[in-house]
Amino acid sequence: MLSLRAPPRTLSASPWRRRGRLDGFAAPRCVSAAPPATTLETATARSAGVSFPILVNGCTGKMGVSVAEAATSRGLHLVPVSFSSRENLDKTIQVGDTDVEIYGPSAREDVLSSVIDEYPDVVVVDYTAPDSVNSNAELYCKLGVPFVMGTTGGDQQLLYKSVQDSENYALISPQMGKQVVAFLAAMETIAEQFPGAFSGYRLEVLESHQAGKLDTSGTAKAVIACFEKLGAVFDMERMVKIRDPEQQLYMVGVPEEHIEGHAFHLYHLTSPDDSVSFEFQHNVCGRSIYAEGSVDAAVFLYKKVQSMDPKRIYNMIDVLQEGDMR
Ligand SMILES: NC(=O)c1ccc[n+]([C@@H]2O[C@H](COP(=O)([O-])OP(=O)(O)OC[C@H]3O[C@@H](n4cnc5c(N)ncnc54)[C@H](O)[C@@H]3O)[C@@H](O)[C@H]2O)c1
Ligand SMILES: O=C(O)C1=N[C@H](C(=O)O)CCC1
Repeated sequence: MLSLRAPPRTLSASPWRRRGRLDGFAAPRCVSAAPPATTLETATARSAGVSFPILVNGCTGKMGVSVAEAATSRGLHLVPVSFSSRENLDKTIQVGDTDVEIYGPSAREDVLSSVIDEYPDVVVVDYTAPDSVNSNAELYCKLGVPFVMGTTGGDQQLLYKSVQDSENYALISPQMGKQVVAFLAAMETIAEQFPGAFSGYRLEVLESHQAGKLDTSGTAKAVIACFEKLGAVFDMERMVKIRDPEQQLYMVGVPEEHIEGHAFHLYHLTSPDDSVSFEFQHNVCGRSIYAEGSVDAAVFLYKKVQSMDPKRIYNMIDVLQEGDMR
């Protein structure tokens, strides 16, 4: 059996270790690719009168490409521009029939300003990197372009402050998958209604993502905040983060074809006297649920901007509550 490089005390006390292989992490029957959008779906997006320009920032990355593809399948107009953290990339990325031109950091303000002149109702969707969250948000706010921030990490407090101060429109969420958003909404509801119900319970958390993921799961952080409101005790330092493909394959049980793109989460709660335990899991293979959710988010935000809704800052629970997720 593979041993984890995670803090040993957490694991020796945990059900994951006792089971050997993480059979709690029952892998879903994963599909390899996003289902093709049907003609009906495309027609629905158009007939609902929600065709607008969308700029996906981070088209050099995996989520960026998936969102750009989902947006075009849903009948949105993909702006043929995206950005990179690197200068002189001199690159175009093909998404369907569109050649998306990639610009470096020094050009981004001028290029984005020109895009806004050409497409005044453009919505930006950001899937870049944790250390770009705040600088990108600052730019969107400075230019007054509404944005969906799918990128996790960065300074979240500062992110909200930038949007509030600029009175820009933004939708910010570490999780775009409809069913996981519903789970998060349920967690927020019970935390609000029954604060302290899990008082003194010990919480253990394991998250496994593709090796390239730079930050700790933003979704896990949001779920943990709810367990903490419920009274559970958790030390962030003890989060078990798995990025090693071999461990993912043999211990977590991630299907081989999804080692490059998965998000498995397990939360285990134990009562102070060890007599009661709870376990919650959400295991996602691939990226299609996030890509579809991101397009839902962009459509939702576009409609809020058009109606000059006074709220201005939203999350995915707002989208779900308004029945706007597919
Ligand atoms: N909200 C969600 O549901 C959700 C789902 C999946 C991933 N994510 C988050 O999205 C982010 C991206 O994930 P990914 O799997 O696509 O990563 P990735 O590494 O495949 O892609 C990120 C891309 O952004 C580029 N980049 C970095 N800084 C940039 C900048 N300043 N401007 C433009 N491009 C820049 C990188 O070069 C890279 O090509 C991560 O933070 C991840 O946690 C969120
Ligand atoms: O693949 C990623 O990276 C993911 N990031 C989000 C997070 O940090 O919670 C959502 C799940 C996938």
